This record gives sequence, C-alpha cells and structure tokens, in this order.
Amino acid sequence: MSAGPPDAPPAAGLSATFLRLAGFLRTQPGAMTASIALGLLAALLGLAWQFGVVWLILEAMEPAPDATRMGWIVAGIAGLVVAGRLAFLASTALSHKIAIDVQRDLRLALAEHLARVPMAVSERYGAKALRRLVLDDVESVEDGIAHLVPEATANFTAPLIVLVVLFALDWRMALAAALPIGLGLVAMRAMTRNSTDITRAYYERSAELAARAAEYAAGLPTLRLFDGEGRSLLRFRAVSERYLAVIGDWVRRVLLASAVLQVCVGSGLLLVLPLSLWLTARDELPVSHLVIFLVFVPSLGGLITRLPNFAFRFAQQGEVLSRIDALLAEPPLPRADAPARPVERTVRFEGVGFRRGERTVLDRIDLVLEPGTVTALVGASGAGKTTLANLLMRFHDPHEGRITIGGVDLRAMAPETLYALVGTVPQHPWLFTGTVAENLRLAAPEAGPSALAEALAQARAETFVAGLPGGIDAPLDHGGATLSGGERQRLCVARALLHDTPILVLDEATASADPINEREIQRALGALARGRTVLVIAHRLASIVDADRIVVLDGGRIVESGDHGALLAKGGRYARYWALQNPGTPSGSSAQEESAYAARA
Ligand SMILES: Nc1ncnc2c1ncn2[C@@H]1O[C@H](COP(=O)(O)OP(=O)(O)OP(=O)(O)O)[C@@H](O)[C@H]1O
Repeated sequence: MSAGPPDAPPAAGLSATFLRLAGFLRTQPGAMTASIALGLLAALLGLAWQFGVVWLILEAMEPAPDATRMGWIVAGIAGLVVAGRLAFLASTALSHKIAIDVQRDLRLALAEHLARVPMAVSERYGAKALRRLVLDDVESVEDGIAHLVPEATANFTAPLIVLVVLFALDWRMALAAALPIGLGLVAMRAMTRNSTDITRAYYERSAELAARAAEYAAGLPTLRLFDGEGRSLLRFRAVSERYLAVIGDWVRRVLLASAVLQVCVGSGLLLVLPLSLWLTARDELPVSHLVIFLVFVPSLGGLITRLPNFAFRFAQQGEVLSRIDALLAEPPLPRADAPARPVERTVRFEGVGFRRGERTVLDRIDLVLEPGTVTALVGASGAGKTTLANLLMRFHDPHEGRITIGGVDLRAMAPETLYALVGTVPQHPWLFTGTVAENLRLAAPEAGPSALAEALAQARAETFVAGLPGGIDAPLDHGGATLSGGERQRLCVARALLHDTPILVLDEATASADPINEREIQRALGALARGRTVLVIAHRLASIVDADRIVVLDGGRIVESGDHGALLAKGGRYARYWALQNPGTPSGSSAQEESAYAARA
C-alpha cells in the first residue's frame, strides 16, 4: 500500500496560498481584523521609533543640544519600542487563537469527511498518510495562520511605507536605495521560482523516510532472522540519503537566495552614500534628509532580507493545504434527499457487481438473508467475501445492482438508519485508547453498569476483564495492545451485543487463536448471533456447520449454496474444502460441537 495518495495534487502558488490562509481567517473576522490591525500598528510603531532616532541624532547635532528634550525623545523611543512589541505580542496571541480554532475545525472536517467517503478512499491513502494529513499537516497550518499572515502583512507594509516616505523626500536617493533591492528581489524570485517543486520533493522524501523507518522498526524481528547481511539497512540508508539530498538542495537555495538578496540590499547603502556626498556638496540634500536615509535604508534591507524565508514557508503551506484540500474534495457517498426507513428486515443482494479498477471483484451476486438466519460466506482467499460483507455496511456502493433491507436500497437510507440496523465484529478487532467501559459505551452511550456486565458475561469476557487492574474501568493503552487477540475479539463481541442491531456482519478470526480461546470466541459469537440475521465470513468450516445457509464464492461469483449436509452430499467445492480442513470426518458431525451457531434459539 502506498504511503500517500497515488497522484499528489499540484501545490497552490504563493498568492493562492495566501488567499487560502486568509480564507481560514475570514471565519473569525473580528479576531482576524484585530490581529492584522495590531500587526500593522506594531510595524508603524517600529517605524515611529526609528523616526525618533532620526530626531535624536538631529537634536544631538544642534550647536547647543537641549538635554531635557533629548531625554524626552529617548523616553519616547523606549515607549514606542515597548508599545510596538506589545502590539506584536497581542497580534500573534490573537492569530494563535484563530490558528487553534482553525486546526480543530480542519481536523473535525477531515474526520467527518473520511466517515462519509467510500472506504476505497481511505484504502487508497493508507493509514500512515491519513495520520500524517490529519495530525502533522493540520499541525503545520499553524505556522501559516499564526505567523505567516500577520507577519507577512506587517513586513510588507513597513517597507512600502518607508519607500513612499523616501521617494517623497528625495526621489534620486530613494532610487539609489531601491535599485539594488529591486535587483535582489528579481534574482531571488528567479532562484525561488520552483520552490513549490522542491517543497514537493521534500514532502515526498520525508514521507518515504517516515514509511521506511516505521516499516524497519516494525519488521526488526523478521529482519534479524532473515537479513543477516543488512540489505534492509542499506535500503533504509539510501532512502535517508535521498531525504538529506533534498534538504541540502533546499538549504542551498534558501541560503543562496538570502545571500544574493543580502549583498544587493547591502549595496543600497553603497550607492546612497556617494550620492548623498555629491548632493550635499551641491547643497541639494538637507542634513535631516541625509540622516533619515542613513537610518532607514539599512532597516529597509533588514525587512526585505526576510522575504526568501517567507517565500519558502508559503510554498510549504501551499503543499500542505493542497493535500488537505485534495482529501476534502473526494466525493462522499451520495446521501438520499428523502431518506427511507425499512419496516421489515430481509436483506437482498440483487445482481450486485463491484470492481477494483478494471478487475471484477463481485459479479452478479443474488443473495437473500432471511430475518433470524445465519448465512456463511466461504471461499478461497481473494474470492470476494470481505468485499461482499463490506457492501452491506455501505463501505462502498456496488457498481451494478443494489442491496436492500426490507425493500429499501441502502443508498436511500440515512447512515444513522443503516448503522442502527447493521452491526459488525471485524476480523481485526478495533479498540481505542480509553477504559474498557468507554470502549463498550461507543456502541451504547446510555448503557448502565448492569448492561455492560451482562454484555461482558455473554461475550465470555467478564473473567478476564475482572482480572484487569481496575476491572471494567481499566485503561486500554494503544487500542488494547496489551490484550490477546481473543480478548480483544470478545470485547468487540460485547460491544456488538450492546449495539444490538438486528443484522450482523461477522468476520470470524479464530484461525490463530489457541483452542481454549477459540472455543470461548465461538461461544461468544453464538450468543451474539441469537435471534439476529447474520452474515458470517467463515475461515474455519467447523464453526459454521449449523449455519442455515452456506454460500461458496469463487472469483467473485456464487458457485454453490445450501446447508452443510446438502453441500457435502453434492461433493463439489465445499465438500473439497471440508475434506481439506477435516481429513477423516466426512460428515462433520464431530465438529458440530464447535459450531458457533449450534445453540441458537
Ligand atoms: N483495497 C484494495 N485495493 C485493491 N484491491 C483490493 C483491495 N481489497 C481487496 N482487493 C481485491 O479484491 C479481491 C477480493 O478481496 P476480498 O478481501 O473481498 O477477498 P476475501 O475473499 O475476503 O479474501 P480473504 O479471505 O483473503 O480475506 C481480491 O482480489 C483483492 O486483491
């Protein structure tokens, strides 16, 4: 599975990125206006104290400087410096507040959107890429909102005001100051033109490195056994070097761009100084103007040398935002305008077809699940069992045909209606970090202690839960990683019991459980199946000998269907699977004890 979407979207240009970021800020117009206004105020106060310095120098150059006035000017400068810092602080405090709200809203929007798009979308991205998007990418939007927009506003405004003032005072001197800066900006633009490409390369390489590092760490036990020569380490080193090469390229470009700009900005004073001597000698430049130029030209340069850094940070934001926007643009599963509620509970697959790209995964499936019956899906790996079960939970919509419950197409139901009807115990039981009780209440938030205890007892989980420190309030770290697979499975059964849906999809996962655990899981599943319509994906045929109907899938088509006895008598594919799994037990009668569905009411 790839570490990201197969076709990474094009990153937005700098101005588009600025507008996109400003668009976020528009959601909080009051705070945004205040933040930008305070940023501008900070920039103006910064200019004001520099004018104070000019005034101080001119006062000091008077034949008889007025010490008291100079004291007031110094105090004024200090006041302006402090006020400027405070305004900047208030501006960034506000922009941080907006950034936190935007991050929260973005994460929620992404999570909600992921719940509405077909599962094919999350499968295409993969868990690592989604984690990176929802956590890391959204985190880095903070730089754009909390820093870039207010700082860029202030940092662009201040040089503009300075240039206007300088041109108003003396256009020749202003031109001498602006010319090298202009040249430096043109050179910088040329050097940072493809900054979006290099930012893209950086993200691709860092995603590759993260994926390889995770894979390497996860596969260490296997690698120790099989990879004595360290080939994996060499591969990891190659990925790491590719990453460092991109970083090197990036740093070189930023440094080069900044260096060129700094040289050009420094040259501003080189032109201004000789010109000022010449103009002063011709009596065309008052001393006050000369001092203003000497103070402001270097500070103008200081502001402008920050631009390459801004350009690269904007490129980074463009990259991150284009990824977030691409996920948000994935079309969700269509929702019915006037959702219907089924009265009756019969499930029908009618001519259902499903493809993965060009490949047909399910072909003209016709299947009826009568209320209160157990239907088992069996077949070779890749036959389409999980896909068929997933269609019933509307993880995808079929490409042909339809699936109905009580005659209502799944597409015509509100998701809440569907998920109140269909529950599941997945093959890979999923628990979140929280207590046992919190995990159970995911299915039934209102369930009281006795309901939880009853569900645990039926799911054969009460004994091991009672043994956990804290019992039902024991915290499950890392999604229950400290529990065995069978224990996790039984907690999921308890959760499904509390969910109490009339239709159940079970993906049995007992193949790797030890015999005692397996028997416990089978019993738990039997309790869960009681009185419900069950579609079970069977991995061990002994567990479904009592199913009302066994459906054999092959290459996405139903090739056999009937109960255990009928299928054995037929001597077809099911009979061959049975003989392979149960050598020496032709009828399977000895396995009936193992069947999860033997003791259903
Ligand atoms: N995310 C995916 N992307 C592309 N193809 C997929 C994906 N998931 C499944 N398939 C393909 O669809 C086909 C049916 O897969 P499915 O998981 O439904 O089979 P299965 O019968 O449940 O197999 P198993 O018993 O091994 O779980 C297989 O050929 C599989 O390779």
